[in-house]
Amino acid sequence: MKQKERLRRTMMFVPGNNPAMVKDAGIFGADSIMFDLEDAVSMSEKDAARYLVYEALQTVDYGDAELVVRINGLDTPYYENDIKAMVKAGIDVIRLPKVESAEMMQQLEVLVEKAEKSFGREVGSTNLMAAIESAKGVVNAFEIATSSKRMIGIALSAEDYTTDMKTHRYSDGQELLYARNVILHAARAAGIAAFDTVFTNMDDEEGFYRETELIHQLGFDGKSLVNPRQIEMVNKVYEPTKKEILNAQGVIAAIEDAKRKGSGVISMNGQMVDRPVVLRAQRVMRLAIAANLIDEEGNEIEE
Ligand SMILES: CC(=O)SCCNC(=O)CCNC(=O)[C@H](O)C(C)(C)COP(=O)(O)OP(=O)(O)OC[C@H]1O[C@@H](n2cnc3c(N)ncnc32)[C@H](O)[C@@H]1OP(=O)(O)O
Ligand SMILES: O=C([O-])CC(=O)C(=O)O
Ligand SMILES: [Mg+2]
Repeated sequence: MKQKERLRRTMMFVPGNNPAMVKDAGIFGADSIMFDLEDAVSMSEKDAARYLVYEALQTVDYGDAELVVRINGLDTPYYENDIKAMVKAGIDVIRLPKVESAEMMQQLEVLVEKAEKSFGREVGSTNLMAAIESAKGVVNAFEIATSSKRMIGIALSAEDYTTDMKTHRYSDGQELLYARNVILHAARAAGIAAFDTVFTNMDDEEGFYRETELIHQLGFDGKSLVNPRQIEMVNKVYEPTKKEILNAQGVIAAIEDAKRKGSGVISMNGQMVDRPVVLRAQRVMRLAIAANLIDEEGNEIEE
């Protein structure tokens, strides 16, 4: 069977020093669980958090979720121990915070490869991603996105970014428009995923929906989250609707019919259908299959 496309709509931060949250993080259905060793953990708890996450990775079953760790930055005394422990535990992805250049990712990659060799992990098995949290990071987004074959994505981190830009976050998100577009273009040009930033006001559901609809419209793969309640809201925005699935099936059937008749373009309900329309329809189908809405044959899956 063909491998399903990995969905990366929801990447949930879990404070690495909170045993209850670390233990239960798998029950909420996030596509990716991101254990945090960085800013959610105080200096005095850095070693305890690393140990807790290491133990959890050995003992807790997180199902199909992709397991990510946000390690401490390269300007701290913690990152080398973080890398060793997380590679030893077999983490899927290491997210480096506050990345400003390709060299920073390459410095990380050297240490990851060394750790893979010393702990008997397959070389290349640990994926990497970068969080972009400053003007310099945004300016260098494409070189960061293409810094290593291990890169699976880049993320905007708007709390630190707006601080660096001498502004703060507004409800309309105008202050993030440039960074979002640059990061998205860098990720798409590099063929990797683009993640939007956290939304931290848990009481503003309407604001959360507005932001998620915007980043979905722009083309982001998904979003970093801080709370399990946000997962369902993101999935609702990202899930292809029945109408979109039916339309995609119609497009694919129409173009196959056209091809049989020797043409690459056809009209469907007054709408021109050609290659880019077909590629988009195929993506809707892949997302619907990955989200278990339909099976490989295109039949609806009952809940
Ligand atoms: C700028 C940055 O760097 S952001 C990244 C770093 N920040 C973080 O990692 C913060 C992660 N999030 C949290 O700690 C919390 O969600 C808070 C502080 C934002 C809100 O906390 P609460 O108001 O207690 O959340 P809420 O009432 O919705 O919690 C409901 C349940 O979900 C659990 N939960 C909440 N957030 C998380 C999480 N991120 N991961 C796992 N479980 C969580 C709670 O433990 C609680 O479980 P329980 O019902 O068994 O007691
Ligand atoms: O990665 C994120 O969205 C959270 C974060 O560190 C920031 O916003 O500075
Ligand atoms: Mg940050």
